Amino acid sequence: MTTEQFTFTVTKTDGAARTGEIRMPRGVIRTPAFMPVGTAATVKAMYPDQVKALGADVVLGNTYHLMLRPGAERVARLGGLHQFMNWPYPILTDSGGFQVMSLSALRKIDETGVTFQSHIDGSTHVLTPERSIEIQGLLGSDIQMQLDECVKLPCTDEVAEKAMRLSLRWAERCRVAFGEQPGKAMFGIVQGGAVERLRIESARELAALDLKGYAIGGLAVGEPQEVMLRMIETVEPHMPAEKPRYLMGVGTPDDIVEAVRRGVDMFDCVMPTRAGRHGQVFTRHGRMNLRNARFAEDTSPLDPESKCTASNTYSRAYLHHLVRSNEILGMMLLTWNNLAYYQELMAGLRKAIAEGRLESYIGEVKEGWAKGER
Ligand SMILES: CNc1nc2cc(C(=O)NN)ccc2[nH]1
Repeated sequence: MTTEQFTFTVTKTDGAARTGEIRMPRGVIRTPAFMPVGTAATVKAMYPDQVKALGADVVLGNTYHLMLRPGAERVARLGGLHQFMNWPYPILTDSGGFQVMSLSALRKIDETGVTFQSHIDGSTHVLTPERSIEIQGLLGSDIQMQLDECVKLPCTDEVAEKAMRLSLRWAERCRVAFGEQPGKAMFGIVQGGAVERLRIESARELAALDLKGYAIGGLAVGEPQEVMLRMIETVEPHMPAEKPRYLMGVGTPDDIVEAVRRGVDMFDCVMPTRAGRHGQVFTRHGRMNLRNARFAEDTSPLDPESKCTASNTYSRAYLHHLVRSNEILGMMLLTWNNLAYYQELMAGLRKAIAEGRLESYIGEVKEGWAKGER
């Protein structure tokens, strides 16, 4: 095992946008990358080899869910997450912090960590920076995220500042707890709400810790898109250009395109999978909700130009029927279509950047979405 087991190489740039490769023992992540969300050790309604076949190089696992059920120690006893869910490729796990704030009955947050009650059975749990890294290690995670405090927006500057500074102290504790794990990485998370000076301070303090990669957290939490984009523009110059940038929880195809333009390399979002389960589809011609009665006798496929069977074979009428009937196959086919489109978009972005024609590609995709949504 050489120490150089986790590398990131920027291969091409086009303005602030870049293509790159993260190389690690379990595989290569081509960036810009979209990570399908595999919350409870499954990308819902998908087979792992189907997810891989669409071009996903890495999936996300949620620490909060897995620590509660089946439990981190149990996953470790069963050989780790890769073996457990039959996904031998890279896995990024979040720290649990965001979901404690958004899902659990949060009991307390202090210097030590967060104390919360499980949304499943009400049992009390404590998540400290050290325990979060320990859990992610037990899961066998390849890219582990620091524990941080993610504030909801809008919030006062004071609230944002307090959470950002706590997150910086927790980043240091996570770095110590993570230690040296060749072939694995721990990413810091830039916080600071919608306050530019706080975002810059967070980015610069984290850069000094010389971590393997950096996330931009605390966005897509209710703020308008232009605020999110302004925060990305604010922090980007203060984030090491030679390290991956990961925008957490983002987003729609338009969010992703605008963030790639501004130098973001990695994304995760429940949008394509969750929306698919609720009848909403993403295509090159924009979004459609298959519950809508206008599709009841529409014999055309979702997208004949797509290579994905779910998109080019089944009629909208049939998909409408499945969705209205709440049939499992409806969730499967629409999830499949959505992830296929997201991965096709990422591949198109990577190709356009590599060929120095990102701006014209963005113009093309936006025109396609606009046409379809008329
Ligand atoms: C859907 N929006 C959204 N924002 C997120 C922010 C974080 C974060 O800051 N974690 N530390 C995680 C997941 C998110 N999902």
